[in-house]
Amino acid sequence: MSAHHVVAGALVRGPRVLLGHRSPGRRWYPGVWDLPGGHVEPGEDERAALVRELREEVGVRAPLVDGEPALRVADGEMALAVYAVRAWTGEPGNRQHGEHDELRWVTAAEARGLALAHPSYAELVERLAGATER
Ligand SMILES: Nc1nc2c([nH]c(=O)n2[C@H]2C[C@H](O)[C@@H](COP(=O)(O)OP(=O)(O)OP(=O)(O)O)O2)c(=O)[nH]1
Repeated sequence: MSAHHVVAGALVRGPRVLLGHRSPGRRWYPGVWDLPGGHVEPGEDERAALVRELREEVGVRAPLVDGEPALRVADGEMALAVYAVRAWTGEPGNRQHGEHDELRWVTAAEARGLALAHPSYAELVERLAGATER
């Protein structure tokens, strides 16, 4: 079990995915663009944690996401799972300004120009949303 079990969601809308800019005051990775998400609590199901984080951070209700993660990253002490989210209710908006100071819908090309929390996120946006860019 990793010390940090983290889950994040890639909300896909047409050719874009929703990224958040981590607020400058944050202890870890301030100022980079990440995906809404956070730590899985002890005993909590990974997908249930994702649904909770999406509600808390961006105010959407996602049906229990199923299927395999679109991306898993094991990085030292951290294990991160990213799920594609293509259906939700409510309009995504920034509900926790301490976490993100900006939310932005980005294409793969736009993601490539940003400081990302993980280098593979540009490829992830391309894979999940890029097909409709053409
Ligand atoms: N939320 C999130 N965290 C990420 C991503 N990529 C990545 O390396 N991380 C890392 C940064 C943090 O060290 C760790 C936990 O995320 P976090 O900073 O959002 O969690 P947190 O403890 O502030 O808050 P909580 O939401 O778990 O309560 O995961 C990502 O795309 N989204």
